[in-house]
Amino acid sequence: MLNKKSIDDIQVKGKRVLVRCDFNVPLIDGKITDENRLVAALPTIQKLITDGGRVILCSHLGKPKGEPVPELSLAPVAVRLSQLLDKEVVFAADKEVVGEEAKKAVAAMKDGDVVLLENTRYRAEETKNGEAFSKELASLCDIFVNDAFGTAHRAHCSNVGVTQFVETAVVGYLMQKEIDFLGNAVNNPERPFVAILGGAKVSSKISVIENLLDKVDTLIIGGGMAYTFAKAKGGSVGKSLLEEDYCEYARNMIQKAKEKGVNLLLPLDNVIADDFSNDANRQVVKEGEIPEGWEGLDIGPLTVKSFCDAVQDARTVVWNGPMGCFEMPNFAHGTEAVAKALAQTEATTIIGGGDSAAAVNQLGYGDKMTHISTGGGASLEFLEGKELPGVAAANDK
Ligand SMILES: Nc1ncnc2c1ncn2[C@@H]1O[C@H](COP(=O)(O)OP(=O)(O)O)[C@@H](O)[C@H]1O
Ligand SMILES: O=C(OP(=O)(O)O)[C@H](O)COP(=O)(O)O
Repeated sequence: MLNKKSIDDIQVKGKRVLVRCDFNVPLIDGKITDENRLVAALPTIQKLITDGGRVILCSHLGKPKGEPVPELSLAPVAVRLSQLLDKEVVFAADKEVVGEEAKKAVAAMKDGDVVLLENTRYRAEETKNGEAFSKELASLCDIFVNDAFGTAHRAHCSNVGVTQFVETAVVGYLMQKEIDFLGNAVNNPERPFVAILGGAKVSSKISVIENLLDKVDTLIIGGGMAYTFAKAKGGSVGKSLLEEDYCEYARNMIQKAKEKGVNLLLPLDNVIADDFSNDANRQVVKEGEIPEGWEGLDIGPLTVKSFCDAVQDARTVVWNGPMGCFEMPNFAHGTEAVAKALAQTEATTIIGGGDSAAAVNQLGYGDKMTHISTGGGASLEFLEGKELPGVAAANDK
């Protein structure tokens, strides 16, 4: 059980409550393509409304790098949240995030009202956990609630720094549920325990591998993660996603897997394209044989079979990161095949990550999974036993 105070341990009536959510949702042309993270945040928000709190929501969206990037505004999230809550969510469209417009919106709040601040990463200090912005956020509230499990592995102003300047800092229901579920599922997992890694955030996730090798029976690596391994094995990867600096690490992990008797499965073949586009020319080539000017955008048929066979008899599967660029139909087959294979197993299946959850939901397998975590990197770091800064910063029970 999580040994942190939660919203059940505090009184919020008449209080300004700043709630850090993870509304980092996939957007295409300003449209939210998966609202798993919005829906997951509702229980906490509804509880605070019912208890008469003045609910000030904040989140990041994408990586605007300290600039007010219009395409990464949280405006569409405010509209959708109003619909989901069936209640007006006032959007403080303030490029300073906590500028005059935001302060005015908060000052006008009555008990049970909801305001959403603009993308916290419009401010450069956010990702640096700077004191000034942390203090600005804290100045808006009497109580801080962290319900952003998906961002809990980050130490930023809006989930860690802010707690230095607010006496009461507790966790919300989503944070509690994720930690309790993931903790139970992997502290003593039914075996065989299989982990599947993919996606595009290679550098921030590849370091998880070492710790997972101490926990799993099989580790499957696909998606953008795999090309660093192919290169490390001396293969050619063309212009595929690659973290050259991690090739040595990848070689060490291949060796470590052998020493630990972990079954490490890497792609045998890839669907490659001559352009990052659904209409690009494409072909299937063996692993490590990607010509210059081409890039791997999905796992190939031999790999699909290898990966799906490997999950057949699993009893616990954790999956973070799509197997390919599933947003493009011509490169969605690998992700779809793995999602279908998981849906057909008897295993405890845990899907982690914004895009992984989106892929599984869009492919229609969402309700077949045991748990769809709202955190990719966060669930991986939790699974490898790391303390999540966003959780550690909350008040102990
Ligand atoms: N081979 C690949 N090349 C480039 N991008 C890829 C590849 N495979 C998957 N991706 C991209 O990975 C992204 C998701 O990665 P990530 O954010 O790590 O997943 P999650 O949000 O589930 O943690 C998707 O947008 C997908 O298009
Ligand atoms: O989407 C997220 O992480 P994930 O892709 O690992 O699930 C979180 O919202 C954190 O976002 P970040 O990786 O831009 O810090």
